[in-house]
Amino acid sequence: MDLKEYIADIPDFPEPGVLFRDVTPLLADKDAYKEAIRLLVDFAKEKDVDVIAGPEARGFLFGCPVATELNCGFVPVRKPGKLPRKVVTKSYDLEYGSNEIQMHSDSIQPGQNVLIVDDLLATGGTVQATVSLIEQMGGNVVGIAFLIELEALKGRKLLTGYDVYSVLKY
Ligand SMILES: O=P(O)(O)OC[C@H]1O[C@H](OP(=O)(O)OP(=O)(O)O)[C@H](O)[C@@H]1O
Ligand SMILES: Nc1ncnc2[nH]cnc12
Repeated sequence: MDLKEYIADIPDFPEPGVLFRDVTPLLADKDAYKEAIRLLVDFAKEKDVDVIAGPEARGFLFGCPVATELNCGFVPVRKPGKLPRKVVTKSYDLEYGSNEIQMHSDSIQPGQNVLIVDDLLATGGTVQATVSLIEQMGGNVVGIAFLIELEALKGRKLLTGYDVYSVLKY
């Protein structure tokens, strides 16, 4: 099955010059969604994963099903002001704008093996910030998996030394 048929291309969203890769048609199709999760799980099951971390919001849509398939937990990486307890915070740049992400400061235990799952790798800023928070808490990043990689934006360059997998490359 060609999963690219389930990604909608939206020019100039959310701002002029950005070609937005919309995963909502894939999520809406039970077979395409299942196949996407199966491919992410195939990568993940080769790792000794204790917990999956996924950035808000679209990272939840792919990270949580992979976590239940792997029989491990899920830790949310959230936009500022959403988590109720003590947090660790990191700033990062996006293809459009900049932001901060937060994790609960006790969400990763020292020595835990963490797999990061997100829908899309663009500049790499979100995932680089996520790696930084996980390592600050003493976690080992054993892999990073995306549904989509936008190769022209060279996000992989920020992730040198990590095992990075993407299902679909553009
Ligand atoms: O590689 P980068 O340049 O960091 O970009 C990729 C990130 O951008 C998008 O999230 P966004 O912050 O738009 O949030 P959303 O999932 O809540 O829509 C996407 O889901 C990735 O997390
Ligand atoms: N081009 C893009 N399409 C969808 N999500 C994105 N996040 C960052 N860049 C994106």
